[in-house]
Amino acid sequence: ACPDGEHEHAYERRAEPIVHLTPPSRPLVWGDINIIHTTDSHGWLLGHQKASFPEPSYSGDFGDFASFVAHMKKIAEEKDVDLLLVDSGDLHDGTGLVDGFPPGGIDAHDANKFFDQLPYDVLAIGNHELYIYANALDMHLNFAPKFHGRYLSSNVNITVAGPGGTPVSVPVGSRFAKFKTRKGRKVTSLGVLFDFTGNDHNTTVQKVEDMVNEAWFADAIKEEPDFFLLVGHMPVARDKWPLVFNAVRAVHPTTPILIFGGHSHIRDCLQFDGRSIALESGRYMETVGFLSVNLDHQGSKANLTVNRRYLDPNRVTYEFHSNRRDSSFDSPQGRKITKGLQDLSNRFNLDLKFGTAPQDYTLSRDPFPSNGSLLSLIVDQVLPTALTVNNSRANIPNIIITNSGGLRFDIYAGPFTKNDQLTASPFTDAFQYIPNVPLSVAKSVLPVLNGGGNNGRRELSSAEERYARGDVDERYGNWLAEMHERAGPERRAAQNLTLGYVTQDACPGIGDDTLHTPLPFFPSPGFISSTPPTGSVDTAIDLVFVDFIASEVLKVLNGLQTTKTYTSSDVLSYTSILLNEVLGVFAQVKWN
Ligand SMILES: Nc1ccn([C@@H]2O[C@H](COP(=O)(O)O)[C@@H](O)[C@H]2O)c(=O)n1
Repeated sequence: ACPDGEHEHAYERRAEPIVHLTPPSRPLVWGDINIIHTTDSHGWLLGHQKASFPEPSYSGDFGDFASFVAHMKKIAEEKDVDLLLVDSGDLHDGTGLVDGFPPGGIDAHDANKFFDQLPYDVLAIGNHELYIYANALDMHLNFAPKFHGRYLSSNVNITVAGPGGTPVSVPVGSRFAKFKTRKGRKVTSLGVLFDFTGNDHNTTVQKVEDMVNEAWFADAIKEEPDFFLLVGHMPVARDKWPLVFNAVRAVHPTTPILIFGGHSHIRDCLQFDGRSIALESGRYMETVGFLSVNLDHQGSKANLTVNRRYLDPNRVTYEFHSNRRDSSFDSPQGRKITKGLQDLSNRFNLDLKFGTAPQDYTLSRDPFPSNGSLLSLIVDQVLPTALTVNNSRANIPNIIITNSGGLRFDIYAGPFTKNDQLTASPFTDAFQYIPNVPLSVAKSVLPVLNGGGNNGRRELSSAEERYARGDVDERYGNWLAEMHERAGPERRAAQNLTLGYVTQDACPGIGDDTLHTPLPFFPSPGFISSTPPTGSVDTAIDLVFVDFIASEVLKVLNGLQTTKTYTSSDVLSYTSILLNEVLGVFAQVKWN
């Protein structure tokens, strides 16, 4: 195995990798009902392509995944059991395949076409489908119809022009689906989104507690199926699945309920009762979930036999579980998808090189602040360089603030391409500023945003508000921290395992399919800023920030002082360079 942190530049992705990948620890346990689960894929359909671990463990692309699903379908037929495929949303925002479209295009429109080439049984909408109206509309008009009623948005509507141009609010996809499996089992399915509040105008997210009181909901769950398949973009723990679960249980005390969640980017599993199971399968195509259940007779009160597994999506995993060799693994459809993805990457010019990154920069494997921290690189070097290019305000002292959640993935040493830029920073967030803010006030904004400062009021941006706007960094970070602490430096050194996720969840047995040693973890604040300039307390400076956090910045400013009431009319555009461009600009200047 490649030692932790060591680079193996000879790594080749398509054939049997030169880097040795640890095979799965044991065969899958099949049941009567088997379900393969993807969630929070965020455009990672080309697989992870870097040579340092853990990346090679996630190197399978969507074509490889399609071949795997095809072989698993065949095995299911041979075993005469059901195999379903489900997805819990967040197809947008995260790689060049979705965000690297040329001007005039729509985010994820082209990459999403690969989803309908796989036999998905049910898909649910995610919050990232809703930040921009045009993306939600594309899902409504072009994506949902491909799935013939199985793209579910139980509590999410979009407003479109109805008859005569009158605006009407309609589900983005369908509210629920009822269908039969290959073996003739009756399924009732929902697709639920957590109580998201960061959605664009003309989209609506109904609170989960209101959804379960709708007449359509009561009608949809009335008839008893063989099992309920609840798919949704909502973490399986510490969110509102119990409301949906209890509403179904109130009508059907013993019917099996299978839940597939997402959003918090973690591997997780729990059981609300002995005849149900809830699985969450990570993020970024770093995990493919597998769940099997043995069904008993209607009305049985016995605990169900359930098995769950978190697979590392790579060809070694896929070949192991589908009993194939490298030479017999690729299906024609799989090859076609891989080729289509590479063509799309070429069309979007994703290999365009901006420079050469001198070292790795990580989001949580290095302390913040530090030389290896991507967040430090951004605030100390990237933003001060990129935002002042051709900017008439370059000579005016400033403080630049951004939310850490705008940065999404590590940078690895070596060629830094358009795709790397968009994986690290996918959002088209604009930079704005408020001029003439007294230095003493501007300096206090960051600590208050991070919940540490005392502005004489309740914390302005509570953890709940941030969570409702989609922020799950804290949950994902806590998960990484917990596995990091559990391992400890000695145990990590003693194990000759590659870096990866080491999951401890609330379901029976071990969930991880391949054994790893946990990634090091260092926490970081929710908001970060450039180093404040020196000067007297009343030095007038530019307070620069990304538009995604503008309303929070205004609230904080107004809590910090009473001399002026700041409103959106004080907020001006700072530069035409967007957040998803700053790394490319910086790399061209400094990494060439
Ligand atoms: N324009 C945007 C949109 C989102 N963010 C960040 O993403 C977080 C939500 O992403 P999940 O995958 O966790 O749903 C959100 O809280 C922001 O941190 C952004 O920065 N700009």
